Amino acid sequence: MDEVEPVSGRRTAQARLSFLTFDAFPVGDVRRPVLASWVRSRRRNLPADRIDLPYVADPDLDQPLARSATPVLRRLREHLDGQPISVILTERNGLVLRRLTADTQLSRHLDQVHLAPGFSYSEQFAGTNGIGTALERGGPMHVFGHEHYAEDLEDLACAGVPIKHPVSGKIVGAIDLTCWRKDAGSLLITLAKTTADQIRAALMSDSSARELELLQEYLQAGRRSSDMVLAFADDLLLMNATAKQNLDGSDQAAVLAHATEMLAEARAVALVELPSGSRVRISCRPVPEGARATAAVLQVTPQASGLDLAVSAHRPPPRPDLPGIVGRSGPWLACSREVDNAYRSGNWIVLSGEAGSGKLALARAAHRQNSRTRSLRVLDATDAADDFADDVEAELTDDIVRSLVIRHVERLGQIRLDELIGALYSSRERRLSDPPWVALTLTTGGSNQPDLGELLTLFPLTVDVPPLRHHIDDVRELVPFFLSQLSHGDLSCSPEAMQQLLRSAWPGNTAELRQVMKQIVQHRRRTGVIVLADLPADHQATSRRSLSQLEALERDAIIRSLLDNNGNRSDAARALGMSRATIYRKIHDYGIR
Ligand SMILES: Nc1ncnc2c1ncn2[C@@H]1O[C@H](COP(=O)(O)OP(=O)(O)OP(=O)(O)O)[C@@H](O)[C@H]1O
Repeated sequence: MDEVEPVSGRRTAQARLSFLTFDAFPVGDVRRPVLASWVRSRRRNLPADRIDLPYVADPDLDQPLARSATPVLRRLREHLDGQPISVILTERNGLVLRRLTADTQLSRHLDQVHLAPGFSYSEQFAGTNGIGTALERGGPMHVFGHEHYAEDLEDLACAGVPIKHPVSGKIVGAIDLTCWRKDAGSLLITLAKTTADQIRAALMSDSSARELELLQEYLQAGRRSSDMVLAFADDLLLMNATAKQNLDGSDQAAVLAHATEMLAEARAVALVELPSGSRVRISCRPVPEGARATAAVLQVTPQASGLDLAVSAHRPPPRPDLPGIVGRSGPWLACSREVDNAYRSGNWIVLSGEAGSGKLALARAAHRQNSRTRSLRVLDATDAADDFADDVEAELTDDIVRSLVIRHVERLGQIRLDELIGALYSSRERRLSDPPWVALTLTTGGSNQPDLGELLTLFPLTVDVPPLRHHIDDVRELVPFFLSQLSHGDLSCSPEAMQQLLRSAWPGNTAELRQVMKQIVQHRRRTGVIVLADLPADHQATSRRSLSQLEALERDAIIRSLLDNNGNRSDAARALGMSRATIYRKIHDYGIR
């Protein structure tokens, strides 16, 4: 939709005026994403006749995005060679980090409208604009002349594209190209997209190098000491077996919270008491040394007597956070807390993850935890009929409904998706005083991944539900939980069978585990102890050892890189910063086919 050529400037100018004075205007005179953004800007009570933006004096340029993007931006400016186009890099909150302009007249104008380093062009401050609106929608956006909400921007055209981190997939910033309205053309957005891709590639190679350094430091620290050793970066957490055995989810979270503070304050050592009651000494070494690092290697040493930790291993397990949900591993607890917090604060969310990973189960549990008297409804977008949006609206305007889950939104075609957006907007307006909670589930990994850009403007938070192999320890709790559901508590699992279940990769996730338990109960054994021979053949066959969390992450990174590089092993190895020999060995070790 954002690719569509803008309607004539005169008609858009007239429509904007009518919109601001609450008069009617022909709907076709404004592109839909622009209109949606005007509505948001008006709801935020932004002034249309002036620009009033927050300012920070020294935006942080010593951060991965700015470092990786700078050479790309310089090259682009050289290519633009004196043309009146400005290249702008922002953080994910719209704060302008860099602006490169070769034209003095344009530069002067951008200073006047504060499109300069230190100012935030987030939509919540600047109204409809290429940077803020692209970030708000999570996709490319160009905004021409009178489509801007603030009249000071009417002489400009901006093409903004969010930059997604190549590993985490999260938006880390935006690139924007701005020129005079009269010079604008559709190539602007193409160039912005190419630049965003180049920055992404630069982030990838820089972050592979950084992560490799972290991994080396972590392995060295582990070799030197028998203590608990952890390493963390933005989206990465590594820990040795001692840390895994001795720190439960809450203690891990506490250690990481302390370490983040220590990094920020450049403190090397801290003595802290963990939620379990254990007292530990944390020593924190930033990687790379000395810089304003966001990654570090931690060594955690028990204080007082070693008994503290032995005792903590036997204390009662922490209460599961949500009813009907089991699993106490760090990634699972963090995710279920995020869902629960979103419910409590009324934020609509997208639950994104592989098939069967527990997205619906989490949404149901958050509802059960927080609403005892009112209903939860679940609609499935699979084979949505013509009246799907009507069904959504009917549920949302029914007072008894407190929560609605719409499953499998990835299966909606563009038309149904547009109708759904309309239904969500209109029902939200109609229940302003008592808004229901809405969660979408998005199953990743299939071939059909639609552009949900505009839908996501209604859902400020996306929670990534981890695949089971990333919280494999939870199998120990899930198995007895499913067995008690399915066999009424008369069946348990032998240690050998459990070891085997812990070794499986579970491509179908928790749903597959439940299905395997169901098969056993129905066809093998209703009471007694499950032994190896009771497991289905494909879960008996593997002779591989169980993978640690780090190994599972590494295996997934290799698979992703192979897919991204059409199966070419040399390219996949290069993208990961590995040698060819290493990737061949790992492909063999992990049994990747
Ligand atoms: N942590 C958990 N504790 C207990 N049961 C779980 C847990 N996670 C998932 N389940 C169960 O596993 C099964 C699959 O979960 P669910 O239906 O929520 O997956 P999903 O991610 O929504 O799947 P899909 O992507 O196929 O829609 C369900 O029976 C659910 O109750």
